[in-house]
Amino acid sequence: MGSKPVTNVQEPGDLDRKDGIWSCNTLEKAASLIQSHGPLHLLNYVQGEFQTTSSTKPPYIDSYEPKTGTAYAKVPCTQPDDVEAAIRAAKLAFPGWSKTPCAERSRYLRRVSELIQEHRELLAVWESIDQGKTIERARIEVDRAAANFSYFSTFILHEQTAARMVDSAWLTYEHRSPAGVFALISPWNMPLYLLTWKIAPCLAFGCTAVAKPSEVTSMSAFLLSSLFKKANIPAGVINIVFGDGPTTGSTLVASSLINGVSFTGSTATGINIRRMVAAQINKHLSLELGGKNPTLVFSDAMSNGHRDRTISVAASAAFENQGEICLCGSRIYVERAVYDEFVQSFTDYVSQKYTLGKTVGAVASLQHYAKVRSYLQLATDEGVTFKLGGVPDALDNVDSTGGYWIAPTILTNVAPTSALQKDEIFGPVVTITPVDSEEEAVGLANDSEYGLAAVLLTADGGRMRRVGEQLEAGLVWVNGWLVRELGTPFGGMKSSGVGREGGEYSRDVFTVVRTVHLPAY
Ligand SMILES: NC(=O)C1=CN([C@@H]2O[C@H](COP(=O)(O)OP(=O)(O)OC[C@H]3O[C@@H](n4cnc5c(N)ncnc54)[C@H](O)[C@@H]3O)[C@@H](O)[C@H]2O)C=CC1
Ligand SMILES: O=C(O)/C=C/C=C(\O)C(=O)O
Repeated sequence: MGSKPVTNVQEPGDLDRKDGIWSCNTLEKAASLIQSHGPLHLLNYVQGEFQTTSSTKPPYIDSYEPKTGTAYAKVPCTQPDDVEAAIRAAKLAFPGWSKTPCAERSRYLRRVSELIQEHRELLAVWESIDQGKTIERARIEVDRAAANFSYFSTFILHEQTAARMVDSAWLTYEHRSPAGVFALISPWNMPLYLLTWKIAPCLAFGCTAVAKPSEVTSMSAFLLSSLFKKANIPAGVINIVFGDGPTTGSTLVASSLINGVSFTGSTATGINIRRMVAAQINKHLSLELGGKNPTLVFSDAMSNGHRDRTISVAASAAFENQGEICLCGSRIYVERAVYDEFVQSFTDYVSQKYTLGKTVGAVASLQHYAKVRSYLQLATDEGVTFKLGGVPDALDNVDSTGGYWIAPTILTNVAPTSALQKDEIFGPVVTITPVDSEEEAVGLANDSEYGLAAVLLTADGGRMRRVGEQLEAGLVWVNGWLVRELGTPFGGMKSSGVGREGGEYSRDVFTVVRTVHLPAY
């Protein structure tokens, strides 16, 4: 396979061409394009135009298709000079965009939402190719990306401000203005959804941005930039640069022209970013980081009428998107009275419902495959019981692997102190541990450096609140998982992050507030 660029990829704003990426609305067509053309070259989107990087020979990062192990795209590793040019473009666009009336900004966002919906299948196809997720999962996330834009397009039309009186002599009110230029940095597990979860509120509240998707999964951001162009978003309001963390991401974060950073990714990188901006005291910082989330199963949740839901919720929390969602429940604690029954029913259900290549995709990268595999090797070394799954083959040749496939894996007899119970594995791996009391369940659930999410499975109404309110997690679901209302605060406790996003919480991230005091005369 050669490496010549696909012609129309150099003109990605041209959505009408019949023979390029924009006509690939099935997995088969996309596979055939990759086969016939070789690696697709992505381009940055800066100042409303697609640009190659300024260096004559830009360094590229190979991007692999996880289901086949094929290097299928070349992602520019944007160098500091080009990152700074993108930041300047966003800075230049800020005065105009921040003063654009809400109704007009709302219309732009609404148009982007419509365009995402119009290209639903195509975006889902490339997201599935790029990330390894199933096409069904990709469709859900494309719909949710469209919803991010439609939600914030209407949110800004219904804003209210708080006003108070002081001794009948003074009227005070809160006045908000856009905070400036933002760095929006997203990870590789839900690429389009998580990037739009940042871009939509950022633009809605009048800020401009330079966004950087993960170098592992850049394709949907590239396609999205064409939709921004088609929606006529003014030049410079949203810029997308590609590249890695150390070169591209850190230049973006550290720039003194950047007024705020919204980041989703690992806790290690979140700590790094916090360090980088420590001296820039006014920089807004929103960090949504890792999780090692507990699922608690009580005996009453296994009674007739509840059992099926309990099993299916625990399973989707563990294995949706191959376990590559920061909210996944990867530690299950089960009341001892129903432990054997739960383990058996859960294992049967997962082995029937979660089939590799059908309902379970490939993990996102060779590097991530190696990481998840190392934990499964550790499980073997520790003498843990594999109820399902095993240690997959070691892969060392990226171009001849046939893909990064890890079967759903269920582990029992895992010590509470094991790294399997402590570390964010971020793959299709779950541990199940018996508990003897509600108190022990809560204690083990909270025995984690993370505090992002928790699932509580019970039929006891009193326990729902009693336990739910003790769990050290930013999001607690009772008898469900991943129910999302975009106005609710989203974010984690402990090492799972700083700040909350969603609705008015996103408004706090992207605006500055002043209190104005008016005399009564
Ligand atoms: N949402 C979550 O909870 C996620 C958790 N992870 C966890 O992190 C582990 C490592 O995955 P990575 O891809 O290495 O995550 P990462 O946190 O390094 O990458 C996330 C994003 O941050 C960028 N980045 C990395 N270093 C940066 C820096 N110094 N400055 C600015 N941006 C930077 C990356 O280019 C990417 O866009 C995974 O195995 C998983 O356990 C990874 C992705 C998402
Ligand atoms: O909002 C959701 O449904 C999912 C969010 C997931 C993340 O933030 C993540 O995996 O990082």
